[in-house]
Amino acid sequence: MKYKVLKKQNSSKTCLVCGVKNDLGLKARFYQLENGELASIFNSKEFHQSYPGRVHGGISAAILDETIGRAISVSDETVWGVTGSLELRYKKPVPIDCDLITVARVTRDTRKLFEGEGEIILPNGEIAVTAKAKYVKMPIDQIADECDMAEEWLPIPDDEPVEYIEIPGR
Ligand SMILES: CCCCC/C=C\C/C=C\C/C=C\C/C=C\CCCC(=O)SCCNC(=O)CCNC(=O)[C@H](O)C(C)(C)COP(=O)(O)OP(=O)(O)OC[C@H]1O[C@@H](n2cnc3c(N)ncnc32)[C@H](O)[C@@H]1OP(=O)(O)O
Repeated sequence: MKYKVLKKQNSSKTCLVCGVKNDLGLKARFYQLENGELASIFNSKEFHQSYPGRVHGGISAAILDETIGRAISVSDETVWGVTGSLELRYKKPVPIDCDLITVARVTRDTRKLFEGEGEIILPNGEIAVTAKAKYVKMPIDQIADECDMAEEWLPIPDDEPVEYIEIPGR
């Protein structure tokens, strides 16, 4: 099924998952969808692998962590959090050299915490990895003090903006 993109989220300068200047990172992009979910897209490279041809489980954990952690911004972009816990289930190998879609949503939101879930979906629609995570809310200046938001948190326009995202298997 195809979903309309309502908003592309900012990216950071150096983050392992979204950093635009981190050449060893995933360079993932994040898109808020019409159904309230957040989707991320990244291309898995050979240097993300564990066993030959297979994305490292820690990389899958990283993309799920950030996609679930950012899903809170769909409803309130002033909320930031740090990961308290992350539980994963690796169901299928995740291939390298592949455009991978991760989709996430918030399942619980309280004054102090939020929880969410997400999955990495393979191009053939199979769900490769699922995750559930819990975040403790914290003001951004407590998470990253002495950090210049204007330098670290950037809108990244595309030459060809993504208007729709097809989620395989739906
Ligand atoms: C300035 C520009 C910046 C630009 C951004 C740049 C880059 C970022 C890129 C993207 C950002 C966007 C979104 C990203 C979202 C996620 C991505 C990854 C995030 C991370 O990669 S982040 C690194 C890993 N992460 C940590 O570095 C945390 C280290 N740790 C701590 O900082 C403390 O440990 C803390 C604060 C977690 C708890 O502190 P504490 O213990 O004092 O908290 P407290 O007692 O007040 O508990 C309050 C309530 O949280 C519950 N609770 C506590 N701990 C829990 C746990 N571990 N699991 C589950 N629940 C927990 C309690 O049970 C209680 O709940 P209740 O009240 O219901 O009992």
